[in-house]
Amino acid sequence: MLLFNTTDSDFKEKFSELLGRGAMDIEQVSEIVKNIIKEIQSEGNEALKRHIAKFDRWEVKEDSDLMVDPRDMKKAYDKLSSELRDALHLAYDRIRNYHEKQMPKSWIDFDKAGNTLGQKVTPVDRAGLYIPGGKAAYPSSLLMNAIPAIVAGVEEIIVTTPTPDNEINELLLAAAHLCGITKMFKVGGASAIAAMAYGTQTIPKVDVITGPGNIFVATAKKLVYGDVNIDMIAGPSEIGILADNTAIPEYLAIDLLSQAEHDEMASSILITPSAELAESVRELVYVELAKLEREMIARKSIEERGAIIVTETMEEAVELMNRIAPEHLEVVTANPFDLLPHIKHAGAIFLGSFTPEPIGDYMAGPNHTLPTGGTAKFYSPLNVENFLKKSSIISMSEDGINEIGEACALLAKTEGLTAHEKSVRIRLK
Ligand SMILES: NC(=O)c1ccc[n+]([C@@H]2O[C@H](COP(=O)([O-])OP(=O)(O)OC[C@H]3O[C@@H](n4cnc5c(N)ncnc54)[C@H](O)[C@@H]3O)[C@@H](O)[C@H]2O)c1
Ligand SMILES: N[C@H](CO)Cc1c[nH]c[nH+]1
Ligand SMILES: [Zn+2]
Repeated sequence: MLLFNTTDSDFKEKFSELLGRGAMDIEQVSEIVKNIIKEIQSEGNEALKRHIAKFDRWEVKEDSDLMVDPRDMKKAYDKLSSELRDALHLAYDRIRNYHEKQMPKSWIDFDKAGNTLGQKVTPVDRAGLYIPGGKAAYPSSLLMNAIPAIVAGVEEIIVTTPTPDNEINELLLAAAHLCGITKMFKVGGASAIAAMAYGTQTIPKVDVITGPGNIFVATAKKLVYGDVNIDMIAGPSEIGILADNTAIPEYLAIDLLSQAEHDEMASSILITPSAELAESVRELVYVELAKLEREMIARKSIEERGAIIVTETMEEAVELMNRIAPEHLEVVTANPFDLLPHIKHAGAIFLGSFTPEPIGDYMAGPNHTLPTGGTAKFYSPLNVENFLKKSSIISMSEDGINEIGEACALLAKTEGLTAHEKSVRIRLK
């Protein structure tokens, strides 16, 4: 794990290398992903079957093998232990409550001239949720993607998820049942994204694709954007931590590892003005690493993408973190809320020593599908608006058009659009 200081003579180079990593990776996988998308577009299910055999190691004999039987979802739900069922319901309820607060309303205004102006909010007809499943299954991501779509009122929700060795996770099936999902397809990676973007014989084309995934998934979403809407680029997980010397190093070490264990390409960065804290966290990261079930993945991620930066001041630390714009940002300082006004870019901000990032992954309520690779500078967390669009409502009265019609016709005339001008003028008294 890299540990460096902002006063090092080569700090600028080291920091820009850290920032550039995600972008370089996306460049490299683009070619592979472009080919996968082309094959799905031209061959549909036949290409899907080849990709599943290659990446998920099982043979799709018939098109119907691609579909999960909803009865298996119910069976899995019925078999849950009461503890697990309660945990799933607690997460569902908390996520639902949070997302219900996000629902924008349609509105209509009437003015004195009798004009009506407004905005009508409508859900998309069909949403496609990508639920990752290559290295681990993500029932929590199913809740995080399905619930905002349900709250938004989407009529048809489809799910794609990879099933390595044709094995499907029981909790994922149970979560799907809880969310009322009936259309789930066993395909992952760029193939799943292309299938939902363009449609195949079995998988319907959708209006919006949401959901997180590895670099192949994130790159595919970027490439199909425009032919279909997407939520954001939600790629390999990231954690940034801003901490001062009041932080407990054991907490920070395990929090850094919480994201490293997702993916070899995950990134974990601590920035602190305390050199002492930096040293102890680095030591503890290696101690904890050796105890993890997914040690190999986490070790690669920490060694290749983990970093601890020691700054002169906390202001400098915040400034560097804003440049990184991490997916998750923990602020573990004496008064974390004091720093909040200075934090500009992060997918989700976790404040205080009792707010570990994983509480947001499963239970807190806000969405865990978040922008990565610096895209938190312009993307927001997944939310109900990703499943909605707005139409403007305009109705002019006769008095209303007479009041503003001349000005409108003048602008149209000046643009040289005489049919526009006449369309308005013809209605004026
Ligand atoms: N940003 C977020 O909001 C968020 C949330 C949850 C998870 N995640 C991330 O989701 C990811 C899950 O990754 P995963 O791999 O476990 O599952 P995944 O479902 O994202 O990817 C598995 C699929 O990747 C494809 N693939 C694998 N190797 C390939 C190759 N060499 N060439 C082409 N395609 C290939 C295959 O189709 C495979 O089915 C992790 O990176 C995790 O950090 C991000
Ligand atoms: N931390 C992930 C988002 O980067 C979400 C997740 C799901 N399960 C565990 N973690
Ligand atoms: Zn996580």
